[in-house]
Amino acid sequence: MNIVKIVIAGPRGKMGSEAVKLVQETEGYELVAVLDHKNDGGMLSEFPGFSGLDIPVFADISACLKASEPDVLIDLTTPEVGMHHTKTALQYGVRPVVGTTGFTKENLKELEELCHEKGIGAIIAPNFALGAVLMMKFSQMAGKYFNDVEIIEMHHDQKLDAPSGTAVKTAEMIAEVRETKVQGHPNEKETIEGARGADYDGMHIHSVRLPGLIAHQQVMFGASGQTLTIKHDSYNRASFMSGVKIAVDTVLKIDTLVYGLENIIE
Ligand SMILES: NC(=O)C1=CN([C@@H]2O[C@H](COP(=O)(O)OP(=O)(O)OC[C@H]3O[C@@H](n4cnc5c(N)ncnc54)[C@H](OP(=O)(O)O)[C@@H]3O)[C@@H](O)[C@H]2O)C=CC1
Ligand SMILES: O=C(O)C1=N[C@H](C(=O)O)C[C@H](O)C1
Repeated sequence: MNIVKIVIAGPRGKMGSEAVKLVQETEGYELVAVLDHKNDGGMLSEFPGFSGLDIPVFADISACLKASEPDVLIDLTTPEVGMHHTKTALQYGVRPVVGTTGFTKENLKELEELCHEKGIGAIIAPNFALGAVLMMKFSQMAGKYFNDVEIIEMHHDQKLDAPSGTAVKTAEMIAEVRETKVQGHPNEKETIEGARGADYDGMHIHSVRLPGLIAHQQVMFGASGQTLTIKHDSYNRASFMSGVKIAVDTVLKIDTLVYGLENIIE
């Protein structure tokens, strides 16, 4: 069996630490290094929760990739850093699997071109939970028949980006099939700024942030005399890991940028 050598960026984070577990527990995967902006040198085992993991820690991505020569970089950090990591990985011939959200359309275009130039694949998945991917696909199906849509995404209060990557992706997928419509009353006025949420092609996106939440989204469709609500909840970060595994296995076989897990699951 060919061993897949993996580097994880953001290993102490909520998602990164779950990904460390996934890689450690998966036959055929080897965690060869981790990338941690606050620590350089030493071993992952020196941090709480990672006892026994003698995996080298690097602060600098180039030094990390040169020393560990991975096949795949899993990035679970922040948007600016994630973009830098993804570009650097591609430049070193390492295939990125990116869960970090907040990438712009321009970022995606640039990465698509870099994948083409280097002839290797990358996967950027705003949501790795298979239920969430289905929620997005079902919402796209519904968007063909209902053009009044409100997306309500709800997350823990430590989340940096709003709207969530999942909400943006959902709106993009619905927009591919939905007849454009400016929703609500043509003369509606916000008496408190932001009351109607963010506007994507006339659809509204509302971001809720509360302690106690993990990752949740409702997509509500309305038409005369009826509503349809499509809802997904992640109750822990383990819910994302089967999708991370699918992405790692798939990125080894592709030579383009894939944005969204819905493009690679059957
Ligand atoms: N695609 C998906 O299915 C999912 C995606 N996400 C996304 O993943 C990302 C991480 O989320 P989450 O784990 O909850 O966030 P956390 O804040 O828990 O983790 C982020 C980690 O990145 C580290 N980090 C920050 N800057 C750097 C850097 N320059 N170099 C290396 N590491 C860095 C942080 O370290 P420190 O705290 O020390 O600064 C922290 O350990 C977010 O963008 C989130 O939206 C989250 C869940 C699911
Ligand atoms: O930050 C999170 O937690 C999550 N981020 C992703 C997003 O922005 O959609 C995926 C999931 O919703 C959890």
